[in-house]
Amino acid sequence: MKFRIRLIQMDIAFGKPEDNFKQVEEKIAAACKENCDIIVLPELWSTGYDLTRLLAIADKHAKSTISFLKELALKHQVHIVGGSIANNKGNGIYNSLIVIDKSGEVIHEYDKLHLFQLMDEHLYLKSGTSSGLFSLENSTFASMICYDIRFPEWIRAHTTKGAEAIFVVAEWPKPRLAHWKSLLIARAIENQCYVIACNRVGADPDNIFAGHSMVIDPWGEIVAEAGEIEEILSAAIDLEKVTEVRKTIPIFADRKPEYYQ
Ligand SMILES: O=C(O)CCC(=O)C(=O)O
Repeated sequence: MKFRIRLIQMDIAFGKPEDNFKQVEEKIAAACKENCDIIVLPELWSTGYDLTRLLAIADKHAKSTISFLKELALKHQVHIVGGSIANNKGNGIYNSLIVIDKSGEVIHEYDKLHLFQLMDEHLYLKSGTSSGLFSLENSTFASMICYDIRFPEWIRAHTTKGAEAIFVVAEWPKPRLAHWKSLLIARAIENQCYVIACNRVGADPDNIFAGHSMVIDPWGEIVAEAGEIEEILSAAIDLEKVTEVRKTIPIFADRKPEYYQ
């Protein structure tokens, strides 16, 4: 199965959901000028890390985000890996990734599991309990949010259940750009899967962000990589390549999980 993918590497207006909705609408329209199957947005694209104001600006039960992305998915006939948003579920605010297919259905929701203490996430957000696994056009994918890529066992829990490509949405800071690249490439090689990683650019009051959104193939080769300014990154993936690499070096058959605990 082949997919044409566009990653929306964007700056985010700090704490201004309306401005960000507007720019996402324009950027998705621009990305869809040429045929594409899947759009990917970055982490917390509607609010940024305006954590102290989240109670006021988080989307209640993701309702506005879902109706906004649904409309765009239908209009452009495209699947949307809707980055993540601050989602007020009543019992707390979650960092939720939502996937909407081109018929406008919400097919997946994943709440970030690992909260990043260095950026105070644990003080304002609740940790999720859901799986990142989802199915789209009969293919199996996984969704991850930013810090999650530092937990290889979490990603492995998804590739052992069949994930052939992993979507990573992020607000990864520039001082750790080298970690971003190395971790993404390592996750692709060790899981023999595509890694499709969409980061933001620009700055907020506390951080400068790295950009360098990337698509990496199951052999660990970089298929496409963005720079450090706003960009719509295009890449094509072919899941047949996952099958080939997994046949060449059959790590899933060779695992000895009984010794790993
Ligand atoms: O792990 C890192 O260095 C960055 C993680 C991060 O920025 C996040 O999870 O939002």
